[in-house]
Amino acid sequence: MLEAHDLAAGFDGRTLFDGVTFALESGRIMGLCGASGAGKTTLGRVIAGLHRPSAGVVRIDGQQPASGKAQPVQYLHQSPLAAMNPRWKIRCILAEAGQPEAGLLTAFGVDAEWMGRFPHELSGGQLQRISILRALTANPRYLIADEITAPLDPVSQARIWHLLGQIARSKQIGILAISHDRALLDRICCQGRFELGQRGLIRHEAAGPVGVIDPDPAGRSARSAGRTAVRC
Ligand SMILES: Nc1ncnc2c1ncn2[C@@H]1O[C@H](COP(=O)(O)OP(=O)(O)OP(=O)(O)O)[C@@H](O)[C@H]1O
Repeated sequence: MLEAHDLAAGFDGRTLFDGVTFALESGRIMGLCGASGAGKTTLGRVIAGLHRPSAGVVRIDGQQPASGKAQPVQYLHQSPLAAMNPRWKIRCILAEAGQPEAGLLTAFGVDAEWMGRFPHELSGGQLQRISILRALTANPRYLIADEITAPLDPVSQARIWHLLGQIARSKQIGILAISHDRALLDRICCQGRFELGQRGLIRHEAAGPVGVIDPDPAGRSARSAGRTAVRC
């Protein structure tokens, strides 16, 4: 179980959000939406240990992830090109995380010929599949998928989310899916979705197909109106 407790973060003395509390179970997909600039990416980066929160804590199975060890939460960037060394060929980029499972290479439709190409020589969808493959090769417990299919056509989008749903279940990986697209989140998120509002409050919305919302998983009252946690 990944638990975020009372997280707050911002930049240059400005708080983007506070009191962010939620729980994400292994093998489930939970959605995060919100207006542009609300802090969704920042929250995703906090959870992945890439940005220090100004308050609150992230725990996995009750423990704070140790720095310097293999990160149990992998962050997937909207633009995979921005997260890859443009001078490295795909072979080297994948090798950074280890040897990808043959089954995953097949499932993601990775062509052996791509290995000798540079990142800019793949399409957006192909490159996102490489990015996901690299993240999965690091054996994460959780993935933060930040608008990962936003620039893709509906077929590529459906293909990636279908695969991620299968992988989440088979490998028991929890996924936080960040998107502006509420319809997409409703289709893919078995653990419901929540919204990061402009004033930093979280409010729960309709759960996904199999989600059940518990407004207070920690067994205590939300600290203020409109601040609500979501859990399956
Ligand atoms: N490194 C940084 N330094 C200063 N401000 C930053 C930094 N990173 C992000 N911000 C600001 O924080 C705010 C929230 O950014 P963030 O990317 O988290 O929002 P978002 O909800 O993901 O937005 P979008 O939906 O447009 O991607 C924005 O106003 C952004 O300009």
